[in-house]
Amino acid sequence: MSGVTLTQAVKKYGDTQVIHNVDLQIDEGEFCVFVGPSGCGKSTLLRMIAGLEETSAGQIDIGARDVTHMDASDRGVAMVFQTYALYPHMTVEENMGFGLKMNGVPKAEIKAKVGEASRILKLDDYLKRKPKALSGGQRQRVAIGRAIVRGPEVFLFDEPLSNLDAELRVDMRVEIARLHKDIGATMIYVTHDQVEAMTLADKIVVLRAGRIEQVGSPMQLYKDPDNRFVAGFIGSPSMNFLNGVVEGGKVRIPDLNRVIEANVTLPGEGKPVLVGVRPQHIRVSEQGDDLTLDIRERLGGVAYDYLLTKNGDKITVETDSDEEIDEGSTVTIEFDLENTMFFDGETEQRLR
Ligand SMILES: Nc1ncnc2c1ncn2[C@@H]1O[C@H](COP(=O)(O)OP(=O)(O)OP(=O)(O)O)[C@@H](O)[C@H]1O
Repeated sequence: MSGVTLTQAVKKYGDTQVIHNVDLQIDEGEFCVFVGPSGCGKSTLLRMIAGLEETSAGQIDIGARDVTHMDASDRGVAMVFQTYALYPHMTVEENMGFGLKMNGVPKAEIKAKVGEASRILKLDDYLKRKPKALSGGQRQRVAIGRAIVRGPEVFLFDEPLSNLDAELRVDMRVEIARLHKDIGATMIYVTHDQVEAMTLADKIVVLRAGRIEQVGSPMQLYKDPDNRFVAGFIGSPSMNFLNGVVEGGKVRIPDLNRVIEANVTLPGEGKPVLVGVRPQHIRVSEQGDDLTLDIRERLGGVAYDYLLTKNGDKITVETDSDEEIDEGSTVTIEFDLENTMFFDGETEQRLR
């Protein structure tokens, strides 16, 4: 088992640079998740570690080995893809053991390894079936099994759950968390689903346009984001951002017709700031008419109120389902300074 270290890793396609000097340390046994919007370079970075994409500059180490220019098959990694790519004419057992068979591993050893993977993944009842007789979730378990039997130092997952329906995704997410707990291997996992990132990761790497925005544990990123991008990306529903402007050492929020205190170092008079508040830290109040309660969604235990400012900007508020204010009412919001974050309106960096 080994950790993974990226040092100034760069990827270019011709003149287009898609990964910009990434430095990253993934510790041995860690579950590391790459998240970010479509096109930010998550898959490219994973494929560079796997050896499926050449690294244009910089270095990749797995454990103590520099693998930057090594073939994928020599790196000691196993990758699980979004599409399972199982051989249709082979049984589950044959699919899982095929890589070992090609490498000339003795039959008895293959059987033992497949048996162990099948036990971990609860596939014992399916070993003699062909892939077409399996559900999507079972097929993905076979694909994971195929990775396990190879005994890799590092598991790489590229959006492995995105072809599954919502309910199955939750089940498989729990399975993958359990697998990590059971075998304790280093795992790197790409997703654009921030709930998957929050629930699975020891360490989240937030990427944007080929650069790392922030690295930290899920709760570090949630509680202490460095910039507006991370603050808006981590947490569901997303943080609200109200436009503000510095006025006499405080922040004026035109949409709420209100000036609030700020316990941070603000930019100069007249400069823009963004006031960030999470949906669960806002209360809707009927003592004002700055906003309109547009729609309420009741999910059972919680409800979401979608408010509109006079400019048509949306503010999301988490409430309990018993709240009785009518849709269409004019309202305002209250929130506490201790649950408010401030961001520079120009650089979007967090103000502290
Ligand atoms: N062969 C290629 N030639 C040129 N550009 C490419 C090539 N492959 C990928 N890119 C670009 O590299 C960037 C990163 O792509 P990548 O697939 O890693 O993103 P991603 O974050 O995994 O996105 P998604 O979530 O949509 O899969 C994108 O802007 C993409 O257009």
